[in-house]
Amino acid sequence: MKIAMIQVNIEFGNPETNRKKMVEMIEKAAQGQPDIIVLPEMWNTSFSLKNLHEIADKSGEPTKTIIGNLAKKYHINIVAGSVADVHGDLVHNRLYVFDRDGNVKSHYDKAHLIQQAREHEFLTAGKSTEVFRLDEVICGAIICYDIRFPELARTVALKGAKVLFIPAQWPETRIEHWKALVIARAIENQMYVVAVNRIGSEFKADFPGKSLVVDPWGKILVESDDQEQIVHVEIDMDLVDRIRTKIPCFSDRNIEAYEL
Ligand SMILES: NC(=O)CCC(=O)C(=O)O
Repeated sequence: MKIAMIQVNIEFGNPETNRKKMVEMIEKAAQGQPDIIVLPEMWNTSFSLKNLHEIADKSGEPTKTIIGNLAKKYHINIVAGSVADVHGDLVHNRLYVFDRDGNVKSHYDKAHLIQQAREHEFLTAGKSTEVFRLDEVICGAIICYDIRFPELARTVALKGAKVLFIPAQWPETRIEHWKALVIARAIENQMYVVAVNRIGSEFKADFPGKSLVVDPWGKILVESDDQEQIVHVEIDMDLVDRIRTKIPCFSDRNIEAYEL
């Protein structure tokens, strides 16, 4: 399975510019003929929270049309990172997944909002996870801060996922956590983790990229630097079953011991 991660800067509160850029990057990534293209978190508006309701997508548009058409045109699955997306009165940090025919295969709303950054005042948290099949491989997705809550990735793994996608906007100041958490989620769930960060700066935060893919043994297969780029990597899906057989963590779980 060939994966292409799109690591870009995101312009604060400027969805038009961000969409143009993302279309260009997806067209470029498609030239490498990946099976799946993955985008970062909140790539349409970034965290322009105060006017999010006005500038966000409306019920998934225009993301559904623009990204769906690209998925269909290039016949590539796209895990479309996440976008600010209004549904009625509520704004979600929502991830859409498109299949090779351009259909929305799944969506996921970020479940953990950073209260310290007042995300919960402007966004509504999701309440569930979904797994989805891309070319017959069961996959799941969580978003950025969600990675700090191991229960969520474990839930996705218990639903059968072998690949976990994590679009993010993770700052330089905590980049050690990013790398350690991505590796930890991969090892403990014996799954591939595909983690896509942004670059650039916003207010006082710098975003260093460092997008990475970690295999189910915890080995880093690829790690980017802090430049705009498309990161290509190929993953061997058989490795998940080999590792789950070698160290059968899932069948050795002792659920009684986890009760509070
Ligand atoms: N956008 C995010 O969720 C950032 C998460 C983060 O910076 C952290 O958990 O630390």
